Amino acid sequence: MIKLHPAIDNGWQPAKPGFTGGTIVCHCKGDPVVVEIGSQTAHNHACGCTKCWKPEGAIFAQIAVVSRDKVRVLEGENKLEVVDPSATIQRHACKACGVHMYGRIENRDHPFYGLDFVHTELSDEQGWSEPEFAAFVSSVIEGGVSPDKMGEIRDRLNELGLPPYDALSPALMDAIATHVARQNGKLAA
Ligand SMILES: N[C@@H](CCC(=O)N[C@@H](CSCO)C(=O)NCC(=O)O)C(=O)O
Ligand SMILES: [Zn+2]
Ligand SMILES: [Zn+2]
Repeated sequence: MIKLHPAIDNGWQPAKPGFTGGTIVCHCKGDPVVVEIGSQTAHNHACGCTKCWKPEGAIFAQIAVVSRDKVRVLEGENKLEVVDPSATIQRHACKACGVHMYGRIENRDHPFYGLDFVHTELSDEQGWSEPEFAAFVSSVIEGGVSPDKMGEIRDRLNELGLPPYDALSPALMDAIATHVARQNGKLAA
């Protein structure tokens, strides 16, 4: 069976009703970066893009969003740096271990402004929102996966209940397009 991501391959814990968040910790053995996520996350998904952080050997990342005002660095802020300042999502990574702790959108006009991207697999708490779909699936090829594996990958994602899309899910793509249409006057604001 093809392995996609360690927190996905063997199924996952259910989201807990009333879950209020927890902390995520980077991979450093000493003085790790610790970030508080002060609420439940949303839109958790597997992401095949080349920019999202993946654990060693994984083909996909697992990533969710949370309101940026719920994200607070508790320890190790001095170890964080932005991986690619030109990217839409500013991924704040630990300089020592390379783990991305949160991805922030600073462009106020962006449809997802106000949301941070986080990897809840970095938390010991159980009850985070469950993965719902797989995004940017074709992009795994850009990351080095052979194109002839794509059938097997999409079949496995479907089997796991994560519909594969080559961009974001239709609901999120519609939300982005609605935002753009309001900005360009095609839809009433
Ligand atoms: N083929 C490219 C796609 C990269 C991409 O557009 N990634 C998305 C999803 S990241 C989380 O879902 C995105 O919104 N990127 C914005 C950014 O990364 O700043 C590739 O694989 O590199
Ligand atoms: Zn680290
Ligand atoms: Zn991604």
